[in-house]
Amino acid sequence: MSTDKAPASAVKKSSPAAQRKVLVAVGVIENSQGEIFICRRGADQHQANKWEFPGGKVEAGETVAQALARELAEEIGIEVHACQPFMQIEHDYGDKHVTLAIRKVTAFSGTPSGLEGQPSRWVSVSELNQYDFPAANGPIVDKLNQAVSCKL
Ligand SMILES: Nc1nc2c([nH]c(=O)n2[C@H]2C[C@H](O)[C@@H](COP(=O)(O)OP(=O)(O)OP(=O)(O)O)O2)c(=O)[nH]1
Ligand SMILES: [Mg+2]
Repeated sequence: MSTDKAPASAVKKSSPAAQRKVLVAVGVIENSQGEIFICRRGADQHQANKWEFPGGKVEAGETVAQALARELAEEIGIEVHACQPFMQIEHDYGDKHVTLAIRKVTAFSGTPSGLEGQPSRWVSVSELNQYDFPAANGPIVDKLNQAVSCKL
């Protein structure tokens, strides 16, 4: 879908400012019990050892949905069949400016697990606050909690 296409400015690698900027496809994956799948970042990665919603950088020429499907296949071994926009977050870490394009994964096959050796687990939405996520993730956790508190 053309509206889902990565803006060229977010993936262009020409200037130092552009090199610092990354567009990231992030997946919020929910199971039938309403739990969310999270992973722990590696010690050698940016935002080392923080917990995250799985995903990764959008490569040139990819849509966010394509990048999400590729990253979730590589990192946790699931096949994404459908996703929908959840929210978008801009955050500047100083060394890196990230645009998180967050998608709710609404249909998938396979059983997620940390294929790159990363710790991973299903957690209830109310438990997410106990995990150390990157600073950019605060609004994601808040929005998930708001959605749960609206359920009757
Ligand atoms: N995947 C993911 N990345 C996040 C989250 N929150 C957050 O600030 N980030 C940041 C950390 C990184 O700077 C960037 C994602 O990069 P990444 O390391 O996952 O990218 P990638 O999977 O393509 O990995 P690589 O090619 O660099 O090895 O976005 C999140 O919840 N999930
Ligand atoms: Mg990643």
